[in-house]
Amino acid sequence: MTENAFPPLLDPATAPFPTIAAWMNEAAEHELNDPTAVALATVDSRGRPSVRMVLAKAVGPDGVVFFTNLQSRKGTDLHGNPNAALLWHWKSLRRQVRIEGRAQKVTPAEADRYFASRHPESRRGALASDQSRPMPDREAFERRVEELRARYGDDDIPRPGYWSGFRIMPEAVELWQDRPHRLHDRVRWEKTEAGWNGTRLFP
Ligand SMILES: Cc1cc2nc3c(=O)[nH]c(=O)nc-3n(C[C@H](O)[C@H](O)[C@H](O)COP(=O)(O)O)c2cc1C
Ligand SMILES: Cc1ncc(COP(=O)(O)O)c(C=O)c1O
Repeated sequence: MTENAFPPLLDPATAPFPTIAAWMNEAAEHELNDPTAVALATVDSRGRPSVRMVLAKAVGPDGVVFFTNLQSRKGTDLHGNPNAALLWHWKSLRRQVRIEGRAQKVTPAEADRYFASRHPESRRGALASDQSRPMPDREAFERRVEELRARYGDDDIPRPGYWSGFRIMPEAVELWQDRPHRLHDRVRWEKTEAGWNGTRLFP
């Protein structure tokens, strides 16, 4: 029971991101689907929380990046209140990572670059979907995708201005590793001017 699951606790310059990167690599090998999938919690202008999954496209001390429709609930929440919380849970590894921080929109150039890397049908879908607003029927949505297929070649589907990304800038991070009989390892780091300050927490 003495093994330290978090050796980088001792390095305030980089902790806890090397461990997160290693866990992400293990998740990529072990998880059945979408190892980067993360629950994103936001709050609206009345302080009401909501949570949904997104795919993290980058994870590091410089931020956690995901892409979405800015007019969706998460988009309007983050526009009004940039505070966000993220949670990964890898069941196959019995690990949890929590990150809290503030959201910034990615630059148009970054959104363009990522948009261009997506499958053409996913790009058409982003144009066709009024994400999170009522859809009269599935056929209307599919008709829009069909029209876009006729209108644009695969290489010139434009990124709509309402589709972009956010970068959550980490201010607090917690790693949780399962240990037998709920005697888990938990460490929470807070970002300070001197670096990442880690504290062990009771499980
Ligand atoms: C595994 C998984 C990954 C998802 N990734 C994204 C994503 O990266 N971006 C996105 O806009 N929606 C993604 N979704 C859909 C969202 O969970 C959600 O249904 C949608 O974005 C609308 O959320 P909102 O109304 O809270 O904004 C994903 C769903 C799942 C289950
Ligand atoms: C609506 C929506 N947008 C974006 C994504 C992110 O996936 P990708 O950009 O890899 O297609 C997802 C993934 O499920 C999604 O459902």
